[in-house]
Amino acid sequence: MPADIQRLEQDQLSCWRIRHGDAELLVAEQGAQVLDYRRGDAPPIIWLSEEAALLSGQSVRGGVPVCWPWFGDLARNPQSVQQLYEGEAAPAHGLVRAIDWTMDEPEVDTDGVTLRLRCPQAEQGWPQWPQRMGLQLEIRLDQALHLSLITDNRGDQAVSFSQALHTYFAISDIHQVSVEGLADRRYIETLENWEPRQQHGDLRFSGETDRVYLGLAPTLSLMDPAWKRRIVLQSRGSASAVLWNPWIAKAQRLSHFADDAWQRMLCIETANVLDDLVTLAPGASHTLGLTIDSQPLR
Ligand SMILES: O=P(O)(O)OC[C@H]1O[C@H](O)[C@H](O)[C@@H](O)[C@@H]1O
Repeated sequence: MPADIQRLEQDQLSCWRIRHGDAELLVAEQGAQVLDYRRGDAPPIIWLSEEAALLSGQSVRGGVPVCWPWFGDLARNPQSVQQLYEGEAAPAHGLVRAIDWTMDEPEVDTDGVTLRLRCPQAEQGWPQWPQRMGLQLEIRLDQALHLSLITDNRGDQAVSFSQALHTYFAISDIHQVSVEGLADRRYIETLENWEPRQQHGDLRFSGETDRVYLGLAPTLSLMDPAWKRRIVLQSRGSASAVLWNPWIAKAQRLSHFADDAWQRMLCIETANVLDDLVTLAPGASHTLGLTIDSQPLR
């Protein structure tokens, strides 16, 4: 199947648009951030904010930001992750989502296209985070979208980190969707003092949601009956996920986010967080993988 590959500038960002079969993918080199993914005439699978600004040095609201080498607020991370940062105020979601990555020449084969983005800064380390790590995101587009965030420890001491593929999904209506695969799992309710809780049944949404689910099996499904589809998320190297919707009040405070956009998006963030953190011995490697497959609901 032929592929159409274009490099283009979108506002301040260098991007790649890949068309293969009925799929279309847009990736920014900055942050190795997937910005758009859609198939055929169906609504987008990945959500990009209508108010997104594609600016250098700023994470884009939507798509799939890469959070690394910590997720969220560093102060909420395990001690072994916190102690590696030697700076003052730590930026939310780590160090790589708004810096330049470099992209290798795309590889096309009969079934799809593979993109490889590398983060050169991670190989040198930062003054505040002086580890030497290989970090790359491999993106494979075929009948589905496959993301693999590969970290290898090139230094001479063990390194602990947390991370996430912070995927924003496009949905018909937050009141109508549900997430399967979380029933009976434990989660941390970050909105109630980070209390541990247990999920009963599938997850539905009726207010602000910001939860860290732990001890997960690899498959979650985002059920969207109004759009007659199920988005199946298959993770690799991950047993945790963050489920996030800002709802009404937080939506008004978020940057690059329309006041009513909370109704049209849901983040399911495939992660290694809290007790699911990664510790790599010198020379060791870890892959956090996610396959996103949209299937028709009959
Ligand atoms: O605004 P950002 O830094 O991109 O973070 C957006 C969101 O990311 C995660 O989902 C966190 O769990 C949320 O608490 C946070 O609001």
